[in-house]
Amino acid sequence: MIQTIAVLDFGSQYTQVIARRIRECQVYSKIYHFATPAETLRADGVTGIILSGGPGSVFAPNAPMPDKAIFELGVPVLGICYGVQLMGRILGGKVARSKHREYGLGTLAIRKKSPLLAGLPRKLRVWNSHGDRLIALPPGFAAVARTENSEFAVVQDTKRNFYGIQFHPEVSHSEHGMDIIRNYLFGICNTPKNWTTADFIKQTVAEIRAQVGKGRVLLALSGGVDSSVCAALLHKAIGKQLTCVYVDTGLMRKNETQNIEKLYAKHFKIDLRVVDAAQLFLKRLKGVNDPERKRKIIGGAFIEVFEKKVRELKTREGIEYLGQGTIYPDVIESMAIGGNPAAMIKSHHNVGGLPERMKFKLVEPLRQLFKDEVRQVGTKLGLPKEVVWRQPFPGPGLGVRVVGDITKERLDVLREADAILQDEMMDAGLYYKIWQTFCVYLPVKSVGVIGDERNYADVIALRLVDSIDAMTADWAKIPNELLQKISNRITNEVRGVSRVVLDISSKPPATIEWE
Ligand SMILES: Nc1ncnc2c1ncn2[C@@H]1O[C@H](COP(=O)(O)OP(=O)(O)OP(=O)(O)O)[C@@H](O)[C@H]1O
Ligand SMILES: O=c1[nH]c(=O)c2[nH+]cn([C@@H]3O[C@H](COP(=O)(O)O)[C@@H](O)[C@H]3O)c2[nH]1
Ligand SMILES: NC(=O)CC[C@H](N)C(=O)O
Ligand SMILES: [Mg+2]
Repeated sequence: MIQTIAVLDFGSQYTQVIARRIRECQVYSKIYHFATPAETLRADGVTGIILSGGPGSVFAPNAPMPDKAIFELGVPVLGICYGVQLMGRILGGKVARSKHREYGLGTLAIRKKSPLLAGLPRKLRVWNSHGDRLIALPPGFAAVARTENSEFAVVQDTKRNFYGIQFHPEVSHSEHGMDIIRNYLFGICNTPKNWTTADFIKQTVAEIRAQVGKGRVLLALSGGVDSSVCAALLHKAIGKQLTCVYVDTGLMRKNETQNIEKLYAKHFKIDLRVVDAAQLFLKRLKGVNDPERKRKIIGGAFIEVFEKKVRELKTREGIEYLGQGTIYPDVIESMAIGGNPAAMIKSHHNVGGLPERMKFKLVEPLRQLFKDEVRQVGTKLGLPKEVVWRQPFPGPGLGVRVVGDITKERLDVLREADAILQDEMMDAGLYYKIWQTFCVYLPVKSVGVIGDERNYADVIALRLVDSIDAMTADWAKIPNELLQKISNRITNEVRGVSRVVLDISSKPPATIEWE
């Protein structure tokens, strides 16, 4: 049995972030449903419990509640935001709606010694997101630190080892947030370091084997980071039971399909089938301008291609599992905000939608990980740098990078321009340092002059962005000489371009892709 930190999930948008912070400390953790019986946690070898935040209000009639017996297990409990409000209320304190909601950065003033805050400066900038707050502490508790709006920003009962934090130590904007989590894990729970990338691989391989047995898995492989790491993991687990399908949508970059075939032949002994579906995709997209419609059509065409491939393979080989390189941000991004589809910004397409229609069982070993963690796993599995550190490339590909009508001619122009950009980024040693660098085709005619001749043609925009998780981004600053060289090469070498412009918008308010 492996010693585990349990994170009880009350629905916070940061529950997964808490889990990853614990993994960063090389400690094993597991996310549990908020109402998991205390007995289950005991049986699982839980040595510390964290109660996550959540959108609910502790005094709402159907507020999510934990099994109260978790406070009698004798293991330390840390409540974060909704978690501390819950703990306060259950153990005999009082919570109320506060007049001043506290959102964003605040200053934490530490007033009392606490093992949770050991080694920290007396003042910290911390990130808040709450409307309710504790107004009276339960018996046995003391206030340790306050913020502008909350007397009880950090509270503790050191006898019983119960701790509560009103702000969010798990988000990167909270100063020393990692130190607080480290203090909890090692100073309070006395957890051993028992979780590394190698452990993740070992356990995941075992889980895949247990799930799949002698079955066969079909993996949608784009050659991108996520699906490649997924392929390597699956291959390690089930070897010949894995078949990978790469779809050439006609919306891929220059030489992408050939490069991926070559790369895979060289580095992997994986059964890879390439499907050329360019005709189908381009036919469906003909005359379509609206970005969301493009995305829907591309998603639909993916499903069609897979269904066909599965029918072909199934009769002979009996595929029953679908593998996907889904990672955690995919899960979040494709969720409509607050369950309201109108609040969705754009529909990110993965092969999603497939499983339901195709009655497949899903294998998604990377579902809980963030991109940088996926890259660590890939590195540990021995994948080459050009796979692990590739820039992300969206499923809809150049389809969302040609603004307006998508035609073969426009795609070809974009492919040439984009190849020049990537070439120059590689040459300058910047390709792996910047989150994404790509070209966008703008169907805007402008006048140029080449060899004394009028050149009335379209525009290419350069989109270069720095980001950590694609949720927010800023335009990347690269040397002017390099910009000049890229611009020069594109206007000189690519027919059908009269002008190159630079996109200097951050996200928000812009998004990374143009459509
Ligand atoms: N052309 C394609 N052929 C087959 N599967 C694809 C294709 N494009 C996308 N997919 C599937 O959709 C999933 C999501 O795509 P996404 O671009 O987010 O991930 P990725 O391509 O694996 O990695 P990266 O984020 O580095 O591009 C992939 O993991 C893969 O399973
Ligand atoms: O797999 C994907 N399917 C999609 O439909 C999709 N749309 C955008 N992206 C990528 O997601 C990140 C954020 O992009 P946006 O700021 O444009 O929403 C950026 O990294 C984008 O490249 C996608 N990835
Ligand atoms: N982030 C949270 O956990 C918020 C808790 C609770 N919903 C509040 O508004 O106070
Ligand atoms: Mg991709």
